[in-house]
Amino acid sequence: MSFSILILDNVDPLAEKVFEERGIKVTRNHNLSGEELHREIKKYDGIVVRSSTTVSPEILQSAEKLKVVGRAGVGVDNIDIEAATARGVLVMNTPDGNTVSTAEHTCGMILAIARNIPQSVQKVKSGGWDRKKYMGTEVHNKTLGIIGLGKIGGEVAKRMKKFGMNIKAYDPFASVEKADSLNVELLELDELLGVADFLTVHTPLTEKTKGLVSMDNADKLKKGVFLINCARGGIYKEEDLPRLIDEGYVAGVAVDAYSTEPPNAGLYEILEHPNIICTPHLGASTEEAQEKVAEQIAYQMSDALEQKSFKGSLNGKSISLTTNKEVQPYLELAQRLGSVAIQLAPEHANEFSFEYSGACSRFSDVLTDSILKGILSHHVSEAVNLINARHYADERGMKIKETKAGETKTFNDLITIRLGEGAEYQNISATVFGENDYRIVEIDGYGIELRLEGDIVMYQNVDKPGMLAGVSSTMAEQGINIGSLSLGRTGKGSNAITAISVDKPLDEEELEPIIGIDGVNALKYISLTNGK
Ligand SMILES: NC(=O)C1=CN([C@@H]2O[C@H](COP(=O)(O)OP(=O)(O)OC[C@H]3O[C@@H](n4cnc5c(N)ncnc54)[C@H](O)[C@@H]3O)[C@@H](O)[C@H]2O)C=CC1
Ligand SMILES: O=C(O)C(=O)COP(=O)(O)O
Repeated sequence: MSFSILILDNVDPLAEKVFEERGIKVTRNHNLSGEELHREIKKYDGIVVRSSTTVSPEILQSAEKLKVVGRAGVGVDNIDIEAATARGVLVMNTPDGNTVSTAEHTCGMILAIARNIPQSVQKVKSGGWDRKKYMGTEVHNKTLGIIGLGKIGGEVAKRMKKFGMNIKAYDPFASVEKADSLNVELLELDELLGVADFLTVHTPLTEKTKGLVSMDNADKLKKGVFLINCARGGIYKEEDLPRLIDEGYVAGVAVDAYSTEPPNAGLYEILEHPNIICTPHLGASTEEAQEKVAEQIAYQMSDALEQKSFKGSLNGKSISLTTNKEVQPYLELAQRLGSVAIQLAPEHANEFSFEYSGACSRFSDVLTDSILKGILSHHVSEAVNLINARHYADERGMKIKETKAGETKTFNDLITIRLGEGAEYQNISATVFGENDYRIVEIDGYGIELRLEGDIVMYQNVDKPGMLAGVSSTMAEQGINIGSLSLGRTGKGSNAITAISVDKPLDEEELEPIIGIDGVNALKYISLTNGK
């Protein structure tokens, strides 16, 4: 069967070469408008993009023959993976082809902002000369704070260490082994903000990383810090950057990625600030990185079209499983339980055991993928799915133990996640009633019955009169409505676990008074509304 591919954006010609060698017909068109793309996409089995083309649900609607979308790069925020999955279209990326280039660009930006290089170049080129104004600062002996110690963050750490910087990082999901091997100290976010002379971000843009630094937490920053963003626009709140500088919190900002690309008029105005330096999303723009990602994506897409391998695919297995009615409820149960487990686990937890009892143990392999998907979706840049979950778990050095138990006495099926000794909650079991009623049924030997959905507050308490009244009145005072609650205890007057589902997401300020109630311990807030 012969396939046809459309290459969009400025993808290196090596991609064409590989496709043609594989007997695949290639058309290249850099600058298609949205409307033209709507018309054109119908003709192709595959498209290759970088970050400039948005592969929206509407575009996918008109893609009658499309089988695969290839991203020659890492971030797939311009591709609607859910819509692609729903249409049975495979999405693949090249996770490490541009890591080194982006790390090098980041290091360049750190040095450029420390020494005012872009501003002083501009001055001299326009016929000026001012050595006093462009006095800089050494990076040697300064602290570099890295938020997101993944592939790029790790490479930046190695390089800036050689410049004599002390490297510290915040990444709740990085293993201590990885940090140790890079000679990087892991800190809490606020601790890092308080010590970093230079702060660089290397995370995806998620609900948790959006606006990670803004006027709201400016007083937590070490005065005169330099901010660098070569990841995604919006991790530092763009609108606040000029004020952060003008009020003395921040000395300068270096930016490569923007919330809107190219920037809109408001954003261009912000970038005019003399202490902000900027490049037009150039992190991955080197010959080497572009050759690597073009070649990798062309091989991967050719293999996928020929059904040989699905390396780099972000949604493949889930497509085939969406049609299997028997596995479906367990997959959802496993994913939700994984999401709960990671929210109950201590930071840097890296060892988990999964136990399957009853009928669901037949599907333990794919259920482990699904639990991992629930766990990893909170932390990983690329979209995690059933195909790539284990790959990411391995990459992060996660230790997974999987056991199958026989029948259970009380439930037809049971999935238990064990978080191990150090955790405040160690064993969490869940089952599915009917087709889609997912429930936690036991925590640490306490019988609990709680729907796995929405927003949940869980705590341990002394079993004495008035505890629940104290918590519910504190919630009521803050306008927090209780949807349902479940109390688990082993006997009268013993310790108890209380799980309360509330009608809206809660923030730290709302949780604080509940944590302060005498007798409430180990309070955890679990949200299954995002990234479940
Ligand atoms: N400027 C450019 O041209 C390029 C930008 N990028 C962007 O750089 C970013 C990082 O890419 P990689 O290092 O390849 O990804 P990665 O997945 O290897 O690393 C991301 C790291 O962020 C951590 N993380 C996730 N949520 C976090 C949070 N809330 N707080 C702290 N850490 C958190 C993860 O645990 C992980 O270690 C991505 O957003 C990617 O799209 C990537 C390539 C080129
Ligand atoms: O790979 C990524 O995530 C990037 O941000 C690089 O984007 P680009 O391919 O240069 O448009």
